[in-house]
Amino acid sequence: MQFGIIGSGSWATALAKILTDNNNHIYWWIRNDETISYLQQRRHNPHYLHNARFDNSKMQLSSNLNYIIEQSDVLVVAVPSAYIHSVFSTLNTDVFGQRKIVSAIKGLLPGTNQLFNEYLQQQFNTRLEDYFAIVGPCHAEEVAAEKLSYLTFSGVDEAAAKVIAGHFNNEYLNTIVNHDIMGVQYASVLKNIYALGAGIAHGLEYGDNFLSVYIANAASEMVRFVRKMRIDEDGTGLNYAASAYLGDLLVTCYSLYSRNRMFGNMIGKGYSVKAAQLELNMVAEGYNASRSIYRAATAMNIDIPIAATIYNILWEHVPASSGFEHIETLLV
Ligand SMILES: NC(=O)C1=CN([C@@H]2O[C@H](COP(=O)(O)OP(=O)(O)OC[C@H]3O[C@@H](n4cnc5c(N)ncnc54)[C@H](O)[C@@H]3O)[C@@H](O)[C@H]2O)C=CC1
Ligand SMILES: O=C(CO)COP(=O)(O)O
Repeated sequence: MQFGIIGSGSWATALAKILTDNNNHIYWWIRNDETISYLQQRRHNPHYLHNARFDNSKMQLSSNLNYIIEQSDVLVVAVPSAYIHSVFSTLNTDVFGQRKIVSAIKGLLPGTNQLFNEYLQQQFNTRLEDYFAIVGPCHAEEVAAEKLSYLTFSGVDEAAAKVIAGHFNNEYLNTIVNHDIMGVQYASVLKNIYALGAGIAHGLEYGDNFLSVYIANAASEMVRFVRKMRIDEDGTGLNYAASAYLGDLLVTCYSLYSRNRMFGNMIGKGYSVKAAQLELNMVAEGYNASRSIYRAATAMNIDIPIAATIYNILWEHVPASSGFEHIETLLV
């Protein structure tokens, strides 16, 4: 099975490390030729995860996306959702053929509010059976440090998900398989919004007691939304306390590595959205997601008052303190 990786941010770099540590040869699409030369000469990404070292014999790097796709049976896409359209829009509609596509994206495409599989189906006529998502509580920095982590590989074709997951499994990475492809992706999008809110609460100097109540309520709201967005069964048999759902919400709300939490913390401390974006200099998917999810929930009449309040703080100029005074009244 020949893997291609698309993207060169922190998550793409961590996934490239896992695959090459496991002796897979990878074809890796990196946008910038200077980054490619640096990685080839110095054997680490100049911008992210400096401690992740790479063996040149296990990878071929190129800024030619068509070439990387042609060489690969399985494409792992780890580009932030805001850049998906600019990266993929020039490709021919039949470029993916029957290749398997694994999304590592935890966001919705801004503008269309689509999950990546919906975008691929619309633009490239790909099949849901060939699509998988990597989800679960996993910060790239901890993968680079080889701290034990758990990733869930989700796909309607569970057998194929298992085969792909097998290439990632190793002594610091345990893999789990799941078939709830829409549910896990929406949970991954929502947890970023709630983590951004947890950061706001922290910036406003709420304490751990409040935070635990906030996260417990956010978890219920997340599950309510995910259940409504299902396309197949009602999800009754699914374990929403599993790591792909609750686990990822917890790590993103609590971890000091979380960019969403960092972004929210700055908002809580009084930074404007622009200032927080400049200061962070990395992607906090929860910002755009708050608007996309707010719109989707409004259109579908789904009540998600915590996420809606975070949207109001970020996009509608509601002061963070009044937004959280409102959230206080919602919690049980
Ligand atoms: N970092 C992490 O620990 C994890 C990230 N994810 C998800 O992975 C996805 C990728 O995020 P990260 O790697 O963390 O992002 P990052 O903030 O580490 O890197 C940003 C990436 O975007 C690229 N970029 C910047 N401007 C661009 C443009 N105009 N066109 C195309 N690319 C551009 C940069 O070159 C860089 O590769 C996100 O959806 C994120 O939610 C999922 C799990 C863990
Ligand atoms: O998805 C993640 C952890 O599972 C990464 O979260 P952040 O984007 O907030 O850093």
